[in-house]
Amino acid sequence: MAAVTYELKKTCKQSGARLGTIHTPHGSIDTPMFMPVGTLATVKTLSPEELEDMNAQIILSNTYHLWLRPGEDIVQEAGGLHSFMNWDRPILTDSGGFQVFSLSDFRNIKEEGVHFRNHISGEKLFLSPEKAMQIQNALGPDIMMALDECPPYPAEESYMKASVERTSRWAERCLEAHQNKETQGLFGIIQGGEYEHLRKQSADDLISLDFPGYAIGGLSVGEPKDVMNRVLEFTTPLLPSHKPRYLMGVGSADSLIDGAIRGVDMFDCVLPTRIARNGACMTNHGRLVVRNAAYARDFSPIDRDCNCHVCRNYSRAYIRHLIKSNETFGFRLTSYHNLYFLLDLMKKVREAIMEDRLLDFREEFFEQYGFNRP
Ligand SMILES: CN(C)CCSCc1cc(N)cc2c(=O)[nH]c(N)nc12
Repeated sequence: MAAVTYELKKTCKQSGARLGTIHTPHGSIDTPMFMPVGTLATVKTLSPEELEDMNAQIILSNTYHLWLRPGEDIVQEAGGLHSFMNWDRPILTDSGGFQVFSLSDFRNIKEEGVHFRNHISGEKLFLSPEKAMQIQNALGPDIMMALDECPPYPAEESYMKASVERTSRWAERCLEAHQNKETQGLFGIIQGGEYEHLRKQSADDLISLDFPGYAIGGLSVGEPKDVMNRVLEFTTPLLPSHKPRYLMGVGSADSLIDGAIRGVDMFDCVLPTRIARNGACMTNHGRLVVRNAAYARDFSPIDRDCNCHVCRNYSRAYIRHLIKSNETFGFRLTSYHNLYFLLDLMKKVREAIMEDRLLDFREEFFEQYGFNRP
């Protein structure tokens, strides 16, 4: 019995969107859905109980960071990530490749793997497909990601082709190194940049390896949104409709809706908690920078159309005061609200797909949020 399976429930008549359920050893997940990011085994400033209260179905953590600190051996001795962080719902871990390319100031990519420098201690390290699988097997997430190279944007076509072919060979080595097939599912990651024929080559290579799910990598790396949407338009149809599709690193409200319309089922991004720590909030009427002086005497909620615990109990003036005073509780309130906002948005997206009106929902939301404003 495969550890991770997908049940396609409905395809939207208005678009490429679909409703489904991903079944994992730690529970089922209704899609399309957003995954809060808990890089160091915590979704920054929030407790597992608060994440459950806001109906977070699954959270994401990170192989690279946990390998360096505290070390996958300590997490394994704790009984795995679920026990270590007291989260009993599904967990997905990224493979670490992206962080090596984005965090390490020295890296040398070879066929056998990536040589790089630990961004904390400076010591030289080596990450291979086999090592990435050994770490993820020790951490124990329900869904693991194959080790890939996420090339910088833009990248020469010749470089991208060689990178795609190496990522496909690495994916095969990850499959061969996969130990706990009954308790952990392994997803492949499609690369290829904005080159349609390379996306097809990457998809064909990985589909032939029959992963239980597929991620679209190499996006949300600085490209314009119309480039991301164009790449999605020709990439998601290449992927099997009976398996989940995960768009990595994407989390603004407009991108989530546009990704769902193009057939994406899973999203993750640090955006909601990262901007929260800068005192910025996502609302149904656009972004609100609550630390601004304009809100010093504004006793209304962050978002009058939000039903979250924060919007029902705290004012902009109070939250602004906490943020300006660098009070941790202020960051907790903005983080809670932003994650609730995106999780609630995905619930509205699922409802709109059920009613075959996702494109209408997009127009209404974009108008209210101000995305259409020139
Ligand atoms: C914020 N993080 C916790 C998420 C991890 S980084 C996720 C992530 C983001 C983006 N944009 C692209 C890629 C990609 O192409 N490959 C991999 N492995 N991860 C990626």
